[in-house]
Amino acid sequence: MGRLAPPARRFLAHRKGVLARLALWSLAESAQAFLVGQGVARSVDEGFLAGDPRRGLLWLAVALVAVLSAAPVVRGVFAQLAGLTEPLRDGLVRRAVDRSMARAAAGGPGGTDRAAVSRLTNQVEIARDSFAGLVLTLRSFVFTAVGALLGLLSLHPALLVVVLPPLAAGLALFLVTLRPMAAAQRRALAADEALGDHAARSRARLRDLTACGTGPQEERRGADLVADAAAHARTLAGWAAVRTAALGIAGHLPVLALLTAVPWLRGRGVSAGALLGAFTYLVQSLLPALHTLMTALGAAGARLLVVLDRVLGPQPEAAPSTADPPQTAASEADTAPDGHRAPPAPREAAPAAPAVELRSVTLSYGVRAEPVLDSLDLRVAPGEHLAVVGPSGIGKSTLTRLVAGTLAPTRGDIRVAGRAVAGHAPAELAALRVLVPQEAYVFSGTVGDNLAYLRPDAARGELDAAVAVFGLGPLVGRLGGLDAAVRPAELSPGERQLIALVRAYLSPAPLLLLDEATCHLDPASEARAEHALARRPGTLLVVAHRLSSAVRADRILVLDGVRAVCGTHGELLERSPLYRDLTGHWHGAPARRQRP
Ligand SMILES: Nc1ncnc2c1ncn2[C@@H]1O[C@H](COP(=O)(O)OP(=O)(O)OP(=O)(O)O)[C@@H](O)[C@H]1O
Repeated sequence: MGRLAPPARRFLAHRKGVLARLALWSLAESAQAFLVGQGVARSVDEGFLAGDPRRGLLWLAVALVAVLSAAPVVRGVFAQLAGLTEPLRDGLVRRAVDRSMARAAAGGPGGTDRAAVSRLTNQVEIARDSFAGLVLTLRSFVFTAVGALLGLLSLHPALLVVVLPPLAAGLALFLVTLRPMAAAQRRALAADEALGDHAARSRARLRDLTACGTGPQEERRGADLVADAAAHARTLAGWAAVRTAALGIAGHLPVLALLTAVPWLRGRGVSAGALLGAFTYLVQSLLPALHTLMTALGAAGARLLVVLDRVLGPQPEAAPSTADPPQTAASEADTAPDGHRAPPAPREAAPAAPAVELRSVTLSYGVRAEPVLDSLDLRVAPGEHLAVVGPSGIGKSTLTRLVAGTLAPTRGDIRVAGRAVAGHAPAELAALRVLVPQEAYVFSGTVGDNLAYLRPDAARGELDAAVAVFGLGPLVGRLGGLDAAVRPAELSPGERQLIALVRAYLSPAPLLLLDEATCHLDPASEARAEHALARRPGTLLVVAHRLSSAVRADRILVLDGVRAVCGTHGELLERSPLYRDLTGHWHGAPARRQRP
């Protein structure tokens, strides 16, 4: 509100001529309001009750002319109104275009400002219509009220004593509700937008949600947003009820007070004509103007404030999303030994916090089911490369989903970069980690879109470098380059996995979780991909399906039923019979993917 006052003053200061002409037309409205009551009062007192019906009819004719003159007065007002509303609209459009251009020039996320379309069309129109409605009603109320109150005063001052207190009380109550109601309206609008935004983003990410199993979480988040929007709508409805009460007090109590006070007024010498004139002022002029004012100020006024705040206020932050995670700048230190620039250094929450920390984590899929993981403790240091191995069905994927935050533990605490993963929105989780599942997905779009999906602002050079690091050049060449369209069905499972791995490599998330994400690659491609991912700044947790993949890691976690052992390859060969069994099995396994 305070932010809008200076531009509003400047806007009005430049339009003094229009304001003066509007005031003149409005004075005619005052005169009209004044004459209606006077005509009725005098027709009774000086005409019909005084035995002079002709004079009575004459005064009634005056009142009638005053009522009929409303049409040309309103026409004159509307003609002047355009002098205020159209410049307002032009100014808002100019402002919205300037800001959108500035945002595009600055290379904002996604390159285009989709909200600008809404600001240009819908919101500016709302602002213009609300402003027009407000000027009309506010001005009409002020001038009509002045005319009617002067009329009451001229009929008898005692009339004001009866009418003014309920009128002022209702008006005061109404004014008190304005500020909280505007705030409630703003919060309700924001909650609505958050819900709409969530729905749109969920729709766009259906594939991700299905691939990563985050559907239930997304659903819970949606339910929270619905509850939030409903709560704000209820608050708004509460204020609307208070406003209705204010309208009742100001709109109906004066009539009631006048009726009740008739004996008292008669005792003070108020004539029957003056009483009828007073009722005419209330019913014909004052109360309709008041009703319109309250309705308009309460709805259009709050809407206008919110919309103006959006168009003129500070540039809104781009909403975070999975495809739009926080970005960090690349530095010289990110250049890999092979000369390729590694993706930007991921953001770590705190240098001392472990990259992954599990404290007594237990997970059972059913209430009476045996736990898949039982009181598991694990700490993975920032930058560490951990392999997870174990027999099929032992809980390796379950572990990655728990760390990714797409599955909630039955008991225990899971932290990534020092932050508890429970209860975070998908967009927040996406900024912390990337989970690459076994079945990589590629969407219909260009090759470049697929690679840069988790980092839309990746420069072309960075995409080329990543393609080279993963040996994806021949595939990209075959598909027709980064700008060529991909038909996912025409790619082999291995090619799809390579695309998903480059996508994860480019992501700025500090933690990569690979759940057998290289199972369709040949050993050489897998080694190349894992080397690239391990060189990338950040932490790597790989569910390994080959001995070579496990040996490449700094440490290996062996899941064995509800027990788990962690150590280096050499340590585990000594300590873990299961690990020895697995390595023996892997040694004898063919090159293509086998279950460990
Ligand atoms: N959504 C689920 N509902 C119920 N049980 C599940 C669910 N997901 C996994 N399980 C069960 O939990 C156990 C661990 O499964 P998980 O997929 O984590 O094992 P894994 O070690 O990754 O297996 P694999 O190597 O075969 O992929 C298995 O018995 C599996 O059947």
